[in-house]
Amino acid sequence: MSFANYKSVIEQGDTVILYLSVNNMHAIKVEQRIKNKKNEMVENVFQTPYGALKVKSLIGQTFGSKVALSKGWAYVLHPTPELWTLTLPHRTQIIYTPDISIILFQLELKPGSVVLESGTGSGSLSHALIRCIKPHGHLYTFDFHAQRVEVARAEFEDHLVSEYVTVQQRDVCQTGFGPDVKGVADAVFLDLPHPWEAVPHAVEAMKEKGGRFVSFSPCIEQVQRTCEALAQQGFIELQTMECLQKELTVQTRAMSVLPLPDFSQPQHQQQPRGGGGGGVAGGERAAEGGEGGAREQCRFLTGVPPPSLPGHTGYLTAASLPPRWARTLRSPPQPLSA
Ligand SMILES: C[S@@+](CC[C@H](N)C(=O)[O-])C[C@H]1O[C@@H](n2cnc3c(N)ncnc32)[C@H](O)[C@@H]1O
Repeated sequence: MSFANYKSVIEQGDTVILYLSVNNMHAIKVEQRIKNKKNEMVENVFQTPYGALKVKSLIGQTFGSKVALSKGWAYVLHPTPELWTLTLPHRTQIIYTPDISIILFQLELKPGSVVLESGTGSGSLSHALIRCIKPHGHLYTFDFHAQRVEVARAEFEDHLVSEYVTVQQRDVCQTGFGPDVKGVADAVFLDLPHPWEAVPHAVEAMKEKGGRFVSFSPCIEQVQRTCEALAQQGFIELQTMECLQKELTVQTRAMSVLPLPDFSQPQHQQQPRGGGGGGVAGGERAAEGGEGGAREQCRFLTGVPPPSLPGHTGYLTAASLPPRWARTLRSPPQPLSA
């Protein structure tokens, strides 16, 4: 099993997604025996609210098939970056698929792109970046936390994508992205507490022809400082956006409306239409007497947005670095005034 290519039949060593419901999925490594807390090798049995799964029973099953649990059943799915984001072991805060989709689009990635990322964190975004740029592109991902680097590297090997990614332990704010990646990047992505400190290093890492930059920050003050640094370094087309997911619930709503005048009649003969019974597109009408003329009760099926939109994850700031020759012609911009 590889996150880069699909296959049909589950084998020993694969990572699979056990799907119990849309809100209950688990990533499982298909190993017949695992170590218990006492460090003894025991049979690998995965417990779910619908009973136990003997993990070895997955070997030979087809991805997408229904598998038996001791008190129910589940589906066993091929992993994808989206499913991995929902099931991965968290070492840090992670970026989720709605933001990831904007990041990939704004970085203008395609197969063959070279992209730099920092920090690696839990590798949620990294898996999506790899799928985008493979088979001829490369992801260089940096984190200053040694253990996170080690775990991410092991996961990339496990998921058979390590040929597309280089993981390095490095403080990119203090020491930049390093000599190996000078002038190689088509795109740079930052998910750091102080992204503005890494902006000059991003310029060094980008190709002579320039490239795209995106930074993810939860606070607007971080965005302000990053935008100042981007402007000072010659970036253009700065744009900050927020991805808010809006779920519409489908409901039948009732509304009391004054009937529309009948415009087919000359003005002095116009009567409000009423009296009920006339159907409207997608709804029903019934007449209602009362002061100010007959009103109509109109029932219609509609998508209702939530009253408020919680779920701020972060701001995404995107910018373009022009080619080097164009940058030298520009006079340095003034810093943004407070
Ligand atoms: C929020 S996490 C990134 C999560 C990641 N985008 C994901 O989707 O899984 C931020 C990471 O940046 C790393 N970090 C913070 N400052 C850094 C720096 N100056 N250089 C390199 N890594 C840094 C942290 O160790 C942490 O792992």
